Amino acid sequence: MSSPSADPLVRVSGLTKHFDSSSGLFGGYELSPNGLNFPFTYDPDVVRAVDDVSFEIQRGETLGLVGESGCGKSTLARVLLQLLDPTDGDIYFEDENLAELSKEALRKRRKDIQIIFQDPQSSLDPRMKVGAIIEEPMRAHGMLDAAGREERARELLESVGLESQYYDRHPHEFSGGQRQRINLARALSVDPEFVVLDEPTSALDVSIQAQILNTLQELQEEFGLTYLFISHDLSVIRHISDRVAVMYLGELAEVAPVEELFEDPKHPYTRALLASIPIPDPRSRGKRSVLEGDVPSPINPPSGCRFRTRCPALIAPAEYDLAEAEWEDVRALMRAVTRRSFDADDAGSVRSRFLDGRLSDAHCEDVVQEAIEHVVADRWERATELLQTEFAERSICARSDPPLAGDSETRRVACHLHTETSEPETNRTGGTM
Ligand SMILES: Nc1ncnc2c1ncn2[C@@H]1O[C@H](COP(=O)(O)OP(=O)(O)OP(=O)(O)O)[C@@H](O)[C@H]1O
Repeated sequence: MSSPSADPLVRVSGLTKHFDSSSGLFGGYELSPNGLNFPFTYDPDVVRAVDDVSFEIQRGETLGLVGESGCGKSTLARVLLQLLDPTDGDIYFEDENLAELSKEALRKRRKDIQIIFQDPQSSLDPRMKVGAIIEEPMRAHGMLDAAGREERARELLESVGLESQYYDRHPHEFSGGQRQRINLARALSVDPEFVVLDEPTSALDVSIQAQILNTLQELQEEFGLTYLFISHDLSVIRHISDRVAVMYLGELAEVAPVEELFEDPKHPYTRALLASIPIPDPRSRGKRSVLEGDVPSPINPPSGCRFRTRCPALIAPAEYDLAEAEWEDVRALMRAVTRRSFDADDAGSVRSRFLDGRLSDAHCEDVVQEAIEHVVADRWERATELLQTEFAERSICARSDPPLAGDSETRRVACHLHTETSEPETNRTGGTM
């Protein structure tokens, strides 16, 4: 791991990418309105894949980008690489705004920015020999003559941990890990400054993953590379990153130096992610959900803080006078009603299950009692709507989007628990999970 200098190579400002939801790839999300994500504040036809994201990557550092599937990591990478046009925002590379470059200048710049994808097979043409694959970007950029390209390709094969005589072989003769090494040699052939690694080890066996990560670190030292390392795997992110950006539903939730993030996570989403690091189990190979509840649709993201519908630390509405323990009980009731996770036989048993006596705030007490009556009468949706309207939607978390803010560029968090606001919040409970 290299020590970063305060010298940004990449600077992203207000980067936004929205898709028209009819454009094809959208799928797998709950589109129908439910109590968890109303009121809808956005045009329902727009997938807000990346929304107003700003960060810097220092020369020589590895910034890890982590978040659950579908949170916008790959879209962000593709926009950074100019494979997709941003809807809004700017990308500066060495202080040059990429959007303002001429076509020819951008073409030249492209060689400085390379990407490695998850599937090592997809970018290797099975009909081509390894040498030709590695030389292809050099040819496209008019680098060296044929003999020079061959010499460089053979050297690069050794740099990435392969043998120079593999030059004459075909990709199918190699394992997944070796193919990813060929991809690395190919990306490095044009001497890039910045490499985006999009889940580069996710398709590989755990033992191979560690070897590739070590090679990536050696290559970073040798070639002075800057990395954006994208992964949903927190242990990989911890191993490789200098700093980490945590993404949730198109936005950055937290940015911090790696050990600060793992030792002292500030955002409730980061805390939940860290709490759910799975213990490695070779028998379970499928994707597992890391947090309770579903990620809301990026078509209709929740108002305010996008994590608030799953947040265990939702802030109490300022107008209610509830003790911290009372608000915790209300939140637990609200979550359980929304998920219908209990049997509601009679009002008394529901009350004693969730509440420790009557609530001290008379209005809150009336609301909770009415919600319990709805639940007992099997009107779960009405109970959910009532609790959401009277509690969740009145929270500052629902009414205002917390900015990514902090003491320094390196340590920032987007959460009202950590933000000074102009609005008086008399009841900021829920700081712990
Ligand atoms: N071309 C597209 N058209 C419409 N929606 C898209 C398109 N590409 C991505 N999306 C949507 O944008 C959101 C972000 O997707 P993205 O692939 O960037 O997430 P991710 O964090 O990389 O997920 P994963 O780890 O599963 O690859 C998702 O809701 C996805 O369905």
